[in-house]
Amino acid sequence: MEYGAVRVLDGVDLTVRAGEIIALLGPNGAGKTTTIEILEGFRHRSAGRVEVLGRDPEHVGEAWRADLGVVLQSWRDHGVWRVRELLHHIGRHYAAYATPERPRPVDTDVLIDRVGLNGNAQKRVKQLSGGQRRRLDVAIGLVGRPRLLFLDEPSAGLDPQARREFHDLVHDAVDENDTAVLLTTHDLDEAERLADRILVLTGGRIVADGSAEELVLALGGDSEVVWSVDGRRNVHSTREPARFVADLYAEHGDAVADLRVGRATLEDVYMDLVRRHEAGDARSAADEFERKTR
Ligand SMILES: Nc1ncnc2c1ncn2[C@@H]1O[C@H](COP(=O)(O)OP(=O)(O)OP(=O)(O)O)[C@@H](O)[C@H]1O
Repeated sequence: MEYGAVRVLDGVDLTVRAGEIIALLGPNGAGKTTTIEILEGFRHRSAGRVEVLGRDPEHVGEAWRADLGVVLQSWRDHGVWRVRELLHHIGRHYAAYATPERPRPVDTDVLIDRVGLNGNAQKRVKQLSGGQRRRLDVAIGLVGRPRLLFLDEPSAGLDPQARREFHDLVHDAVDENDTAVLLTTHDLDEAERLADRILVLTGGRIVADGSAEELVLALGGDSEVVWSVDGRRNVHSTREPARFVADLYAEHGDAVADLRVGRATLEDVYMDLVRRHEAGDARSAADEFERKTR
């Protein structure tokens, strides 16, 4: 993908399966929104092959679009509509695409309840707080019971409780409808909790692809084991902390005290990948990841 002479995406290669939750991470300007917009059919790509639900998003019709749920980063339309009225109105559009396996739309009141907008159903959209607005956005994304849900920074502005409820909501949608979810986020904790797979986009390509656990294991380096015996503190770095600790206990038994095993976090791994990209070393980071996970 190029904007004028600037190449933003260069060799992004990704496959998403039904029922999978994928988090797309990357620094500001990495091309996450651009990627999502291309997949949604909202943006012409400069080159490359894209297939979404079996179709090229540049050549699709309303039936294809009805299978998609979309939560954009921000939009300001519909301010004068009331919450319930707007959801009901948007939902009606999906009725024509209902099937026995996929009844459409989701009942307006059920949805309002599930996104926690009960007390605000009669409010006008422009009267909602930022977080309430975001809940409405998520409801709009779900009202058509999508097969594929795109969420661009969905939980930005949500309070911790709403964020947790939102995670449950996404998991429920996936469990009930086998919905595939592609979300962007800057919240690594959210990515770790929510996603089956995390993709790190930087330097125009995906430099890491795996579960949080796999990323940390492949790129996180050694774990650090700290313990003391007879009041003497020890530190040891190891790839296999569980085995090391087992050996430690086999040797010292109850004399082992103050044991702590520290491991790189997803944030450490992510920051390291991005730092390497900024130092012009993204390709080596990606190659290292591929080598270690092959
Ligand atoms: N319509 C456009 N015309 C020209 N350049 C654009 C356009 N849209 C985005 N860009 C540029 O493309 C790059 C990728 O932008 P994009 O919005 O996809 O990034 P992002 O990863 O979603 O960022 P953020 O985390 O800040 O939301 C940025 O350098 C941006 O300035």
